Amino acid sequence: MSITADSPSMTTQTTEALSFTNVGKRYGEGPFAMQGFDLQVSPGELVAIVGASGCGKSTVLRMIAGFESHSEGEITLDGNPVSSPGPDRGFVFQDYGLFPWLSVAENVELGPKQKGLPRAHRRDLVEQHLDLVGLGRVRDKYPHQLSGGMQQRVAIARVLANRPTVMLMDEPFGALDALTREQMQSDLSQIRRSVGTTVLFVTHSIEEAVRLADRVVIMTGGLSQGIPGHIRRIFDVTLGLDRDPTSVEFTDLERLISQEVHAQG
Ligand SMILES: Nc1ncnc2c1ncn2[C@@H]1O[C@H](COP(=O)(O)OP(=O)(O)OP(=O)(O)O)[C@@H](O)[C@H]1O
Repeated sequence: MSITADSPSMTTQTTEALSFTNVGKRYGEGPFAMQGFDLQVSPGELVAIVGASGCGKSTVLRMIAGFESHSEGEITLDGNPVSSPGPDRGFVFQDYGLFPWLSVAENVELGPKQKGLPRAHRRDLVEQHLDLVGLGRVRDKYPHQLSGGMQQRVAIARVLANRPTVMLMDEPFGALDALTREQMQSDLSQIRRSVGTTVLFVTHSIEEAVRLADRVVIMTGGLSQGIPGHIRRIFDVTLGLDRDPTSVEFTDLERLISQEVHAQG
């Protein structure tokens, strides 16, 4: 385990997939909900964002998704400024966001269809990505016929079939029971090893962040505290691929992050 510099601006990456430079957001004419957000994410990296409710974690994801505009600063994806939604960003929501009237395969096919890809290519993408999440056998079922964990796997397959530059995940496993959540964490790690997608992942669970992330960003502040949400500290997680949540290294890092999350100021 090692800890990076306190100041995120000291983290230097040259070929970032995703970059936030001094980004701030005001909703309407109100005060800044978050400000001074600097973060560079390398291709293939999984960065988790943790922090108290209201510090602006979802706002960060929604701005990179293009669902919300940023009020100041710059956000780039593969070097290009972000201003509106696009297929190069895939969003995985806590409540899955599948279309209930479409079958599993049709949900996954949606993005490639919107891109105008030929039918045979679309079919390949659907099969490939349903296999990736272990759901080939339920391709003709509908979302309501699946468990929560299976629906979230379909949502991940749907995003990845679009070959996004970055997958944005907002509390993706927050609605799942503890066992399923653990299984999904392990599946996500496997999927990342297979496809190497860049991921920005918001979670309330510090344990989940330490299990999954290459780096953990701690945000603090927020409108309810009278100061804009901002990055407090960034931790590198160098625990290897197979992480044991009961190991001393794991629990030490979890405790350090928890102290930072709960620290005042
Ligand atoms: N559409 C909106 N209009 C006005 N204020 C908003 C809007 N969306 C979010 N906010 C405010 O911006 C701040 C940051 O919200 P955000 O949802 O990003 O926080 P969060 O850290 O993700 O919180 P949580 O952990 O509870 O999901 C909050 O004070 C919230 O009330």
